[in-house]
Amino acid sequence: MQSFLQFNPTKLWFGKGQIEQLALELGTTGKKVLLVYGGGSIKNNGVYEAVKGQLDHMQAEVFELFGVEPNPRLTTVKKGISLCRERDIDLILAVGGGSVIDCVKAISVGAYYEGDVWDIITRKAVPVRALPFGTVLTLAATGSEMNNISVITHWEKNEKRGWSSPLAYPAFSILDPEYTYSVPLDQTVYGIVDMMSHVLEQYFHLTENTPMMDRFMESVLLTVMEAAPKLLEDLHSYEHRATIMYAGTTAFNGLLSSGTDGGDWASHQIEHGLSAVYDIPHGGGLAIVYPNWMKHCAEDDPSRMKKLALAVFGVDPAGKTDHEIASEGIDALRQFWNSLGAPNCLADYGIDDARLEELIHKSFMKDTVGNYKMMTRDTVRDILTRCL
Ligand SMILES: NC(=O)c1ccc[n+]([C@@H]2O[C@H](COP(=O)([O-])OP(=O)(O)OC[C@H]3O[C@@H](n4cnc5c(N)ncnc54)[C@H](O)[C@@H]3O)[C@@H](O)[C@H]2O)c1
Repeated sequence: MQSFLQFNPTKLWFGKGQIEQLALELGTTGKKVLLVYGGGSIKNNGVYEAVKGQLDHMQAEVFELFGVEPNPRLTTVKKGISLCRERDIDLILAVGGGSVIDCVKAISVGAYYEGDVWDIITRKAVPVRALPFGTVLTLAATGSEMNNISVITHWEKNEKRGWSSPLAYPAFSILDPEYTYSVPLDQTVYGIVDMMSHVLEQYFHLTENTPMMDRFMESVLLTVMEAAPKLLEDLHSYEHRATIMYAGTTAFNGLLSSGTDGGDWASHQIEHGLSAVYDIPHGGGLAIVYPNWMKHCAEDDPSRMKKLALAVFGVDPAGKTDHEIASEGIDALRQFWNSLGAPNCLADYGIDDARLEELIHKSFMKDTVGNYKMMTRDTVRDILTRCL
């Protein structure tokens, strides 16, 4: 195990009716709040009224930025920055899924940055000050509600870039599982794939002697795999929405990578290239890329895939080679995702190899891709070709 600092400043309010804590989090009356949300689902499921009720109770002066895109765009971030400056905003409130939260993170640091906020997103500039922000989560998937990461798309350049900063943790996040009842089946599935992928990215690390972390991760995967099919049978089950919601947060709030090298993350970079070019849902892209990344890596060294196959997928090792055990585990992961309705290959999105070289190029937005296995353009080409 490596030495580590465990630090997460986000205050998490979890459970039914926790929206009442919003007034407490606002602290003083009369604050100027920028309320940020997406396509308007919060206006149909009662979340908007609940949030507005709290803001009105605290006599907040509310300004709105709505229409944040899934895969949020730089242009929307810039609109938010202008609003914060023009209106002298005290606090930003993100109400939505990962896209809205990520957008707010970029607005929060961009509001105090003199230059182009894309400099921060592309890691050319380091933010030194940020507007405080909180979140009301409406979709279980990314963990953005309790981490300091944000992913923003520059649509004109077809670039989707992840960035992070110690300033980008939400001050508070309110998680009411009932707020996720209205998430449609397909988005629920994408969220489940996304949170499982986050665990897997961290599972494939190179650090020795990490039994606590490995079992934490196996536990999150087993819990999600137990709850997910039941949830899909009943999208209004509080019990299963709650389990999945907390799993999504735990999957990517720093806990699982404590003491490890942080894991691999090549599949995420490859997927960011895919959704930057084709604007497909992040979870859908991961369902296609992840098993193919695993198959590719298992050819060199199947040890970690074998461990996963035995601990999580219950593969019977009798009479099998390590490669066979690993391969059965990877097939079981793919089958599990497909059984939920996640896509299997790029053809499911009508994507062929016409822009393959561009996708490879877009995967290398950072200097290095991967850690468990360092990727080259040829290895990414092999993985993407398997995805077709
Ligand atoms: N910051 C991170 O740590 C992190 C991690 C992984 C992915 N991401 C990024 O987050 C984005 C994806 O976020 P996401 O998966 O949370 O999805 P999302 O926020 O893009 O939302 C997906 C869709 O669901 C709708 N929706 C949200 N809540 C709803 C509700 N309660 N009822 C009905 N519809 C609802 C949204 O309007 C949207 O159309 C991608 O850009 C991805 O790259 C960020």
